[in-house]
Amino acid sequence: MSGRHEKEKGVNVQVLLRCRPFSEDELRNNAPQVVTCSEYQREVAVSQNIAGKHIDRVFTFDKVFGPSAQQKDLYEQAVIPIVNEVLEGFNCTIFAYGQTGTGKTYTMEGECKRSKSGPNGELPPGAGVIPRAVKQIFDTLEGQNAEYSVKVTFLELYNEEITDLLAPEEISRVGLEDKQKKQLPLMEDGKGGVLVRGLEEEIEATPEGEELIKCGKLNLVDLAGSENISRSGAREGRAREAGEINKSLLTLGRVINALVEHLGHIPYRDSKLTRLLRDSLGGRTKTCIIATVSPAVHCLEETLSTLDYAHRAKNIKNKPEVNQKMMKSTLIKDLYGEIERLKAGHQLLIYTFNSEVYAAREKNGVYIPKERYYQEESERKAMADQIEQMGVIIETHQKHIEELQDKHDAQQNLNQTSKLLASTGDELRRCQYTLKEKDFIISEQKKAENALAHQACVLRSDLEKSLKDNASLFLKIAREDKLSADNRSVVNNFQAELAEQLGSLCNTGFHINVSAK
Ligand SMILES: Nc1ncnc2c1ncn2[C@@H]1O[C@H](COP(=O)(O)OP(=O)(O)OP(=O)(O)O)[C@@H](O)[C@H]1O
Repeated sequence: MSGRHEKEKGVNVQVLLRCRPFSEDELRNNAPQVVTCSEYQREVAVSQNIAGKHIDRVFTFDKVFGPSAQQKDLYEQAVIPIVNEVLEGFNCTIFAYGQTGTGKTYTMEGECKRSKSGPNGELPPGAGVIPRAVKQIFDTLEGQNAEYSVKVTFLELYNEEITDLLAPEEISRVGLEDKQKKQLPLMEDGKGGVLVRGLEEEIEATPEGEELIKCGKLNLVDLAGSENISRSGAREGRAREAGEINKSLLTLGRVINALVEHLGHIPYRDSKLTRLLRDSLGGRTKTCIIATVSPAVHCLEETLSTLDYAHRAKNIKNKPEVNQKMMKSTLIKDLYGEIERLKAGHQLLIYTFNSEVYAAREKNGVYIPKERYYQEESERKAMADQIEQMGVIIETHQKHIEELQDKHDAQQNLNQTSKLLASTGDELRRCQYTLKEKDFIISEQKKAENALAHQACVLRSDLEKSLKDNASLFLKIAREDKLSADNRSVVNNFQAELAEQLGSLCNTGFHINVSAK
């Protein structure tokens, strides 16, 4: 597909299917196999007899990896091209989707921790998509000898709470002791994207280089077990109250359905996961879903549900665009602006915690005069209250913005629908006119048909009459033939009789002649 065509029409989300091998438990229990993969034909077949009912279904995907496929195979065939596109300046997302225990983490992270890397920094065979992608990115950037900067963020989204997995340990520990992890809010970035405010970023940067900057982003997502969807769906009412619902996966399913069915409203805003993945589902990001399944019979129901879900997701269209190249000076200006904004927002917080953090680090404590201590304490409390209030205000504003955004979306939908209605009205009028024209043509044709039918009737009766005449002519001919045959036999008889009589007459004459001499 040409670049322009791709941009206008959009490209489908790429969906890969990976079936893991039997686990040791399954092998020990001789678990029957219900899934067979045909990598060459890109097909996955599921067949099983249950209580006399035969299940036999075949699904086709963009790529299929059977139980014997190695991490390297999947990476080389499916992920290398995606990472190359990130390096070209596209935003790409790869996410693993499937039932618990089917190999999402194995595929995304792999088994790196337990194995050692090779002598030349090669990754162990068990390494999954994430370490391989990181290696490819650095190897390529270093090979290009260009100036580059790589930012890494690592977050966990669980039950609608975002936690920073790169946050320094002290913070995590404090959070855990308090039975409360540090939660991070989601913010709109003002450019149609979403960002997680306050997320730690690991940056590496190299010295000065060219003026133009190319940016690409790679999101690597390991989702929770997909069986949560059906569970939460089945018991939605109670589950929501009990706080068990996995809102993210449920909303992801709804977003996929809405995109596939081209519904006007896509419920991205209903969960943090779909807000984070908004651009990857129907947006400007190139997306690849790796659906994982087990080959064993006891997972059949979930396997079918994963296959249906993934197969449906194949129809989502994204419109990938290369991120605009930026002048380095513009980028730096943007970053300074961002820093100033962050500083303004967090100034109070930084000031308040400064002395505490210092004391905690030194472990010896610090000397503060009593009055100053009380004064600072009350100021701290006041500031903490103020921060809390600001948090509430921000939250209210954010809700308000979300409501406005929803209203705006609804208004846009309404406008689109009105436009559609107007163009449908025009179309209807055009159709009605065409219909009238066709009616006229049909009535004229009917008239001509009637005249033809009448003529055909006349011709038919003429033909029938001619046939009758012909038949009587044939009878006449037959009679004449018979008559001439009869005549011919009379003549023949007469000839024979005449000949006989002449014969006898001759004999008699001769005798007379002789005696006369
Ligand atoms: N393709 C594979 N080849 C070999 N072993 C695999 C493969 N896929 C998964 N496994 C093994 O299966 C087990 C479960 O895999 P994994 O933990 O990755 O599942 P998961 O889908 O991430 O589950 P959860 O949703 O609970 O996180 C692991 O022991 C893993 O090593």
